Amino acid sequence: MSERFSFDLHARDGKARTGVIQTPRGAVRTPAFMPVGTAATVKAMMPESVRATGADILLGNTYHLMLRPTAERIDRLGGLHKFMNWERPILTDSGGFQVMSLAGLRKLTEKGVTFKSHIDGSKHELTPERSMEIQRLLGSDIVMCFDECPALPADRDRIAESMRLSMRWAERSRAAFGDRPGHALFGIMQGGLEQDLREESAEALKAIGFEGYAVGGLAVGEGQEAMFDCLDYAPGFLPEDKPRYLMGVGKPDDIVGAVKRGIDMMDCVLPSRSGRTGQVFTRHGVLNIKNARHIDDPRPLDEACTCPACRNFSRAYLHHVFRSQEIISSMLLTWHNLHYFQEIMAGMREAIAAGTFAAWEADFHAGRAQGDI
Ligand SMILES: CNc1nc2cc3nc(NC)[nH]c3cc2c(=O)[nH]1
Repeated sequence: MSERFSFDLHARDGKARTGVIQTPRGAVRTPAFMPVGTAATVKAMMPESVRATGADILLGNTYHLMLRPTAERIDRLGGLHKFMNWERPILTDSGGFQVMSLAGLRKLTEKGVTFKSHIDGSKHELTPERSMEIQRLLGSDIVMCFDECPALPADRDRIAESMRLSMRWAERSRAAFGDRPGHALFGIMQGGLEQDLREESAEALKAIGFEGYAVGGLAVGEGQEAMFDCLDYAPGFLPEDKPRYLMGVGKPDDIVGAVKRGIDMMDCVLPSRSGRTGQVFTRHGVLNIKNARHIDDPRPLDEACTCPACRNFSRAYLHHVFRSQEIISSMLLTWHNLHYFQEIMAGMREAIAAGTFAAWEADFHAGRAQGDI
């Protein structure tokens, strides 16, 4: 265990990179996928099960935890790691994105955002300073700047104005974060789909200086093609020697395309949330277990998968427990999806290290082209 936060790049293959982020709570192998643990739990998963899927780090949500049970209560109980029994690294988001998508009655000013809780309607305020305090109370290892993520489509002036606000908030986040060895503060690049605004944002963030840099403002409805067009240039504006984190991504082919374009970290609710709705990701594509065609199928979800769902249960059984709304359905499908997402990450780390990423990517896409899985 290191006492400091550091990022070591081990290999590159084209723009793709593989390396390790060292933190006092453990190492994070990159490219890394972060399961989302919104309310201090990765839904339907025990912490040791999350680890068993291959996750080195998980994500916590400031918005949810500040409302319930509150950051102060988690701090009094020893911090988020102890509270949720996950002693490895945790990255917490800064709350702004979820305020804009979940809270009621929001007011945005230069100072920050005031809003009403979606839980009980109580009034709250988030500012860069308050977000840093909340994330410190939670004890997270990687803290995100407080930013504003504009909803797309938005006109260029709105995007520019929002990005420049986020850069002023990044300055305030840095100042409020203070000197915390072993902890990292990541800046968040904004600028929509405008290349010059993305470059202006990156320059502003580099002038402030962060331990890592996120590409924000994407996966907000722009579609994969527009996202990839932006990722063809945006990561390159960021420092080569620091982790690059693409927020909120994504489907398996989004993840592969992002790593191919120089992204090192990602998070997404997709594998866990879709597991609860019966959607299963496999190397041959996606299936939904609630479909009647699975009712008598004795095969596992994926013959080649080593997760508990695939080792011990048939599609027929998984169809049955999903239809019966049994709790084990969410447990098994979430575990399988998270396991598969981590398999993709492990495969890419190995391929980049071996210089065979192009072949790995071709095989990844070929495997998914099959029809009825
Ligand atoms: C915490 N700040 C912050 N979070 C985000 C979360 C996202 N989640 C998605 N798609 C699911 N896009 C995102 C963008 C941002 C973003 O620009 N900023």
